[in-house]
Amino acid sequence: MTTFEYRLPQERRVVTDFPGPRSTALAERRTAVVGAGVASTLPVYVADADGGVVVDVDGNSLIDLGAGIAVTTVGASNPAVVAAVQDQVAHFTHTCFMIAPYEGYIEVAEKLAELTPGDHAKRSVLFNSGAEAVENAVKIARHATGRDAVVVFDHAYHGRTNLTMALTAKSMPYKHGFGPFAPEVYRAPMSYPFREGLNADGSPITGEQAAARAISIIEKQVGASNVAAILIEPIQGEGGFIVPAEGFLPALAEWSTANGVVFIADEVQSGFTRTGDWFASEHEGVVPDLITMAKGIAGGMPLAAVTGRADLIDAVHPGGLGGTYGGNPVACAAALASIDQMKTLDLNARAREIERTVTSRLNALAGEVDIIGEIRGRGAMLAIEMVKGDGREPNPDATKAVAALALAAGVIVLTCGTYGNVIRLLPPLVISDELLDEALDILQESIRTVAMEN
Ligand SMILES: Cc1ncc(COP(=O)(O)O)c(CNCCCC(=O)O)c1O
Repeated sequence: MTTFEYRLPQERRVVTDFPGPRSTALAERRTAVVGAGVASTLPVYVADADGGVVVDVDGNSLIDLGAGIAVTTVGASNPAVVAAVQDQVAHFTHTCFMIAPYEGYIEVAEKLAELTPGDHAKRSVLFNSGAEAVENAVKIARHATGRDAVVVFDHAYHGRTNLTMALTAKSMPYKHGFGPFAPEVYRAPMSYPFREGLNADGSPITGEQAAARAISIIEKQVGASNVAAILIEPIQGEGGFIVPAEGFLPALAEWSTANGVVFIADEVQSGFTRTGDWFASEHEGVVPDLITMAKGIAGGMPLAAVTGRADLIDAVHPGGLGGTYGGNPVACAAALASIDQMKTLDLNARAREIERTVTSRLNALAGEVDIIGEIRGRGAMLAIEMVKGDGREPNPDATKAVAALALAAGVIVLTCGTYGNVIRLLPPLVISDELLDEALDILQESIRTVAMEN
């Protein structure tokens, strides 16, 4: 039993319709001044957040199973993070590390060298968003190898900039209408066990077989000597919380090393205790050449990073990497406090506790209803793939309906997936056991209700 301290009451409290009157008024103001292209999942506007709850402007207290898309791992107002931010911001908000550097940036880089997989010499460069980190990891790989091609995978998500859109798989809403996209990006098949076929003897396609399939395509259609980097999420996020079969990632990493290809793990969503390890790559002992990070790194403050082999990163000429805000001092202070909280609270162990609680309850539910195709994921990065018909056909309507019922009952549930049919669970790791259990009660009832209507 894990206990945490909270500032707000950790309770589900529904006092108005969704949206309530104040949220409705804010929505009207928003329409007049905010671009319609920025969509929001929730119809409510936030007034406060702490631990496992988000409180809206009408006084509703919602249980948060989204953590702002895997960001507020330590909570949205963790007192240690708040104190660190207040102290730093009172000294200086910004000097630009490329102009007037400061210790906080170095301290974050020291932590990343310590925490990321591998005991080799490492370097880090800090940025502001996951997409910016991915862009720069590709820059570093291309610069170090002198090659152009980047290999990514089906169902991948890497960002919304021009290059990261090219790297991302799903067209709508991320890419549609925004082309032309950056060249020299090639897509290989992913290991997606739930949707893989079977071998002729009926046995499942192994991770090694899936890797051999991808490698064959890379070698035939791109040419190993033309590939600067393989870029992959160890657990795919927006594409549907796809956990590749054991052996897939190690085989790709080994091939990359054998062919002078930079192996980049995009851990923006899976990093920083989210999956029960500091980084998801650790699960199979994979040591990436470069790792991209963001989201959970800094308790909600915008910070991202590329960490990896010193020989690759230091090959870039001085001034070749940077940006005005990269490694902002306030964000660095938040990151140091957030990482310290992850250690102090042993959030890797907490993530594994959450996995045990959630998967035991959802696997039992899967036996009751016919709209759950698979429960998967690791730590507190868990997913329910929703199906219909033959038990494989994606069921996006049921997915939306479950999330809507959960919200109406005061529980924030996010969805994802290439087919829009995946419910994902990303609670803050500081959520209490009681609140998590209550959220799971609501989620289970929502799924049962939708199953009866299907
Ligand atoms: C693996 C992985 N790499 C890169 C990114 C991009 O990170 P940014 O900080 O959103 O740029 C993500 C961001 N995922 C959430 C995107 C939400 C949305 O924009 O609709 C990711 O998950």
